[in-house]
Amino acid sequence: MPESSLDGGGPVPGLRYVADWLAPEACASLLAFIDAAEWSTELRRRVQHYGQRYDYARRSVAADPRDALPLPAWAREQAIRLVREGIMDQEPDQAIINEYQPGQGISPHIDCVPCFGPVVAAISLGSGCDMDFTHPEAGERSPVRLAPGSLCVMTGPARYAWRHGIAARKSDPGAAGRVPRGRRVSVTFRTIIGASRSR
Ligand SMILES: O=C(O)CCC(=O)C(=O)O
Ligand SMILES: [Fe+2]
Repeated sequence: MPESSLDGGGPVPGLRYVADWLAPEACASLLAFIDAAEWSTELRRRVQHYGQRYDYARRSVAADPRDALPLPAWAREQAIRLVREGIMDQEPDQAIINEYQPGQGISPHIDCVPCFGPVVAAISLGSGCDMDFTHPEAGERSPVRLAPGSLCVMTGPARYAWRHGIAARKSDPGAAGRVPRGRRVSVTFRTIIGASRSR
């Protein structure tokens, strides 16, 4: 597995970045599977939920298992690989796919603590973007460039103390000027915590 510059001593403890988790051909193939499925337009950005649906209004996992779509085969394959490569201890049983057109983002947040387990892993497809990590108490801010094909893993403080978000803008700062964003699709894997299952 390709190792990352952010392992260990990076600015955000518990954040692990794996460049080239997927080769460009694999990214294209996943995007084709994703686009062949139905998108939900319940939010400003389009989303797909597999495994128990996350209810954004109630900030909880939807209790009715009839709402749950099974993880598609391509996602299960990634879920199994996350365990095989030691990223997650338990096979993730929930995936949320987010689509960001240039100018779209996601507000800074911490993923629901009582709903989801200690590791959240996100694959980036299509365009890259900067994800901003902010520490609510220390006021620190650390932008992390998420390249297409990369895997971003949040554990420990990166999962529970720092917020993560994506600014709603059309370009990100780069070494040689602004880097325009294209359409980005992320696939985030989580495990549902048992207690929230039965609610
Ligand atoms: O788009 C991403 O990489 C992250 C999405 C996210 O933070 C979430 O779905 O909770
Ligand atoms: Fe998140």
